[in-house]
Amino acid sequence: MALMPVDDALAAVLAGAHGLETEMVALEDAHSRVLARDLTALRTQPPQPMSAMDGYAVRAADVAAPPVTLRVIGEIAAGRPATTGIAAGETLRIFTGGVVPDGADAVVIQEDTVRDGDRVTVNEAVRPGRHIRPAGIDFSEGEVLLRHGHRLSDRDLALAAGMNHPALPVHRRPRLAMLATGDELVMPGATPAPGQIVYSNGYALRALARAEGAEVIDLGIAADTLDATRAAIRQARDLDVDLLVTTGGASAGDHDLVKDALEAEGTAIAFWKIAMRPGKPMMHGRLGALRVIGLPGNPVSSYVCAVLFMVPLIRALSGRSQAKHVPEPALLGADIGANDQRQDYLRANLARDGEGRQIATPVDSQDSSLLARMAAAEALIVRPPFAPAAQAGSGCLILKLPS
Ligand SMILES: Nc1nc2c(c(=O)[nH]1)N[C@H]1C(S)=C(S)[C@@H](COP(=O)(O)OP(=O)(O)OC[C@H]3O[C@@H](n4cnc5c(N)ncnc54)[C@H](O)[C@@H]3O)O[C@H]1N2
Ligand code: MOO
Repeated sequence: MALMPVDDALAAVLAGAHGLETEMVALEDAHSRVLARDLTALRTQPPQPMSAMDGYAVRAADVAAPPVTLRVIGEIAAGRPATTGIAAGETLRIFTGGVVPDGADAVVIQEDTVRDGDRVTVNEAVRPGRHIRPAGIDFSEGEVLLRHGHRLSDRDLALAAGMNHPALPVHRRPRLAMLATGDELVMPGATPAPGQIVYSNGYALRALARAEGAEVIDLGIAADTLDATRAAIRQARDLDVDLLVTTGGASAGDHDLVKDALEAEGTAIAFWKIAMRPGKPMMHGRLGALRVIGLPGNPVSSYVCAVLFMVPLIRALSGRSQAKHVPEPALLGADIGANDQRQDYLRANLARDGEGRQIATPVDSQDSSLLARMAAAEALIVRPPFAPAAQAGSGCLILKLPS
């Protein structure tokens, strides 16, 4: 099979991937969930004109030539509107959040007044509208303020509450099973025998998937046999998850069994091998309704492929309107050589130059096994196939990595 261009591979991974079923969740539990419908304000905010300050509700015309003494005819606290309005020469004591009474068109702050019993002397003029928040200045009933496909931020929850929604319609979280392969892997904390290494990939991948909103089930490490790999794939299928992500066993060696095992279980492989570095041996397919992403085993390759393919797929299944990454412009911090036929994703550090422009400098080694360089990197510089050599200071595109 020929190497597939990255964009074609992403299109294959995202084909038919849409937001999963809609469920209602309490507002308290809706952070980071994705709205399944447009959200309309159920009320107008503020519902009536309200005072922005503690002071006196006045007719601006009455206090145009201060000092002016007015008669205080009552008091308005937040939540307790006045039963009467004010006439010429009158005022109502008002507090922040109090409903502005009929007849008043401004609020004088208390610092500009002197109170004496039921009289108050106003020492500063105010223009009409001063310190009054008009009804609907925030939003009006019927207004769509949050859109379908939007991932809810902390501020969005406050807005939805203000719109008077106690619960929100969101897409179900994608369910993802993760399977590692490799007889050489031992768990962190164990003492590796000669030739063994510590399992690391899954920790980054599961955290990444969860941060994007997936529910993750860890299927552990399958032994490097066809039977064990097939059994683990069946387990994922029977768990009724939306997505199976495997790591390792993706390339061409005698112990790389993932593709054979997937096919033996009936998976239709959409592609195997992409024109990218790192991550060439990545594969993708479908086992019935189950989507499968087969990541390479090298830690950097698995992570970069997960960022580029697993993340957009989780976003699409979560119903997010923006599933694909949008690269940002930056300037190169070092000279880089010409690229070959594989789209390159160089691990890079970010800095700002004196004019505030973003500078991306590749880390000193791009080997796809290097965990320390990957952890230190803040972005990927995207180098298209056959890009010519480029000098420090020239433009490039980057994808920021999660912090
Ligand atoms: N003849 C060829 N050899 C290789 C090719 C090729 O095209 N032809 N591709 C190379 C590329 S590129 C990559 S990337 C790797 C991918 O290999 P696999 O997906 O088969 O992965 P493994 O062989 O299982 O492991 C590679 C490497 O990564 C370590 N590993 C695996 N899983 C984990 C884990 N969960 N945590 C930490 N480290 C892990 C594993 O021990 C190996 O060192 O293939 C090249 N070879
Ligand atoms: O693609 Mo592999 O990821 O070059 O090491």
